[in-house]
Amino acid sequence: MVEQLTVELGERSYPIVFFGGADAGVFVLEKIRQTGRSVTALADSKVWDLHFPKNDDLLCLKIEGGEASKSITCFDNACEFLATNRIARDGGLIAIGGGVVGDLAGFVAASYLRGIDFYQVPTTLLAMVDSSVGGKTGINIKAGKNLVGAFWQPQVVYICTEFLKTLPPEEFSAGMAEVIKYGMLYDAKLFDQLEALEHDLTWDHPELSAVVRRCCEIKAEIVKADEKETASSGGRALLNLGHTFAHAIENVAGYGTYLHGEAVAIGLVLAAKLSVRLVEAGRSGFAVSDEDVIRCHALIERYRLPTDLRISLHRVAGDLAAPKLSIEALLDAMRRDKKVRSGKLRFVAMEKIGNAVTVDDIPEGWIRDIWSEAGAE
Ligand SMILES: NC(=O)c1ccc[n+]([C@@H]2O[C@H](COP(=O)([O-])OP(=O)(O)OC[C@H]3O[C@@H](n4cnc5c(N)ncnc54)[C@H](O)[C@@H]3O)[C@@H](O)[C@H]2O)c1
Ligand SMILES: O=C(O)C(=O)C[C@@H](O)[C@H](O)[C@H](O)COP(=O)(O)O
Ligand SMILES: [Zn+2]
Repeated sequence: MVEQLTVELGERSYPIVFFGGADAGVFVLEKIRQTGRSVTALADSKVWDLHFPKNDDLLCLKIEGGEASKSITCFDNACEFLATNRIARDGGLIAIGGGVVGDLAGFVAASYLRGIDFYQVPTTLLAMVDSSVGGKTGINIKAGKNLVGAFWQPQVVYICTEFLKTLPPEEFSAGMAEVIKYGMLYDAKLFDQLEALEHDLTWDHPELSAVVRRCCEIKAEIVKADEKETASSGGRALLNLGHTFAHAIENVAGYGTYLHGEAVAIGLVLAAKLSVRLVEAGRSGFAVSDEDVIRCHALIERYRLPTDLRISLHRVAGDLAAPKLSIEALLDAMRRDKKVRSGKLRFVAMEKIGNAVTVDDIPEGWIRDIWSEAGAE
């Protein structure tokens, strides 16, 4: 079974190919080789060992999954690897793994020889529904998440949910945070559908493929309208719902302390609370109720994701407490967010479930209160 969806971006348009069946690794390499191009891979080492044939002679640099690999050191190693192996401008780079390898490989592809073609083969739920689509690539620096990178669209995205069979449950949950995000910011029907499921989504749930596809459709629609996030309001920045909070958490707690999806889960709850404050302040258009916040909270909790900073991470066994984060440090990290304009923080808030907007004029006191309620000190 092979289905396709196009990300419409003029001459940078590309297909997202959805395919099923076992041996996803073999299928995808075969498909890319059929293009006749010489290809090299940057692959998550775990995924390579689990899903790709041992005897394949594809030139491949293996990278550890996890946030620490979205670094200047890994970027440097990957560029040296391509140069040492004399990869030329007509060579293609395949990113095989989760969002970490995808973001890193995409940035390497955008930079090496001033740009070579690349292919996305996402193997986490998060990468399938979000990071492999839309062309945001990059790495983290000490000062902030994703502060260095480029917009560089892939040639093709190959999605097979069969890869998810081996994904640890906490990583599946992390991907669900971005799935829930789409419901909250764009698609109330998707949100209702997720709430109404009798059984939680898992890699082999009969509705998973349709949900993944719907998320890709939403992302493709938003990216088509505002590829490089330059709209003066709304636009691609809406995909950042919860992320002004999430990126600050990731940066201040230390990259990898919270999974990106876990930080997004907390960020979504905080963004919902911010939306209620806008209603209470009488801002026109805002109609989110306490009941809506409870619904978002419940859906996030259902996937065993954290909803505030005090809640121990579900992947941490035992009773290791969540780290204490300082409000000043969090605010400082927020001030380096890429959405800042003329020194002012820009947030994404919900007018109602399924409809988000950008807001620029949020009193700092509100954000301090929200951090404090979430357990920051
Ligand atoms: N570019 C974008 O638009 C965009 C969107 C969302 C998130 N992101 C970025 O994505 C990153 C997070 O990506 P992620 O959550 O996929 O993390 P990840 O790439 O670190 O993968 C998570 C873990 O799962 C393992 N793994 C991957 N696939 C597996 C499989 N099929 N079976 C078993 N194990 C597997 C990895 O080794 C790793 O340990 C963050 O850096 C975030 O900023 C980017
Ligand atoms: O694709 C986008 O645009 C997003 O905002 C998707 C986010 O889920 C993702 O985490 C992205 O990497 C955040 O981008 P950034 O520009 O805020 O670093
Ligand atoms: Zn994200």
